[in-house]
Amino acid sequence: MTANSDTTGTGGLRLSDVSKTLGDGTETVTALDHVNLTVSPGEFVAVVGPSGSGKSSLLAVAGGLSAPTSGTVTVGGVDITRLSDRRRTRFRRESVGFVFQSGNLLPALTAVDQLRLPSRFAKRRAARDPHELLAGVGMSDKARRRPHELSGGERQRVAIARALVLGPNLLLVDEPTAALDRSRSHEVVELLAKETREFGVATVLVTHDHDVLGYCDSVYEMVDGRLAASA
Ligand SMILES: Nc1ncnc2c1ncn2[C@@H]1O[C@H](COP(=O)(O)OP(=O)(O)OP(=O)(O)O)[C@@H](O)[C@H]1O
Repeated sequence: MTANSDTTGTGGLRLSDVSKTLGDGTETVTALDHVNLTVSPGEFVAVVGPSGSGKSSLLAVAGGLSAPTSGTVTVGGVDITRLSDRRRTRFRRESVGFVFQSGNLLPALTAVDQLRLPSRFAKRRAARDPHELLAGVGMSDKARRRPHELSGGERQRVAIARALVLGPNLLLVDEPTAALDRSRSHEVVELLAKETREFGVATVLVTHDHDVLGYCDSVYEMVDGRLAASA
């Protein structure tokens, strides 16, 4: 099914008839089963579903971390399934931001230095000023702190800012509130919604936390590798 109407033209994310089979040939699992999904720039989409239903596989394929077995994935108008591995890696670094459960910050770096890292890796100037971004996520007074000097919610704020520093088309977020209490969870997802709209990024949030779905424009459910609009 087509998950929602496409108003993107060239921007955002589009998965067309995407399937992904995992395994070694003798025992295979269909992690994604003919998935269609369009997320427009500035749209905030949530994906829920039971453990093992294919949510992480969806993020991996959408972000070019793994190739689909069939179907196409378009990010910002570029069909990433047609790129060579090298070009896809480069494209991913520049156009896709990832935020994971634990934030994945480097222990030795201050908050502001975490935000300087992506442009060093991509050998490109940051699209957005690290200090301004930190201010936008409410962290300007803690820019010189290292991860162990920050709370879980603050670490996630830094991780979100880092994912946005190169000005990505697509933001992929995997269980960002798993380690947070209820009020911190709300703050982090509200922040994701704000950044998504303000900077016109297409955002996909995978979550088990039904409490925060009200911040999202639409909610989809994954069951056995199939994606459907949630009732
Ligand atoms: N490398 C792999 N080889 C074989 N099967 C795999 C591999 N990785 C994942 N799977 C299987 O693919 C299916 C989808 O897994 P996936 O991690 O995408 O689910 P998920 O919805 O993200 O689960 P969770 O909520 O527990 O993180 C599961 O049946 C899983 O066991």
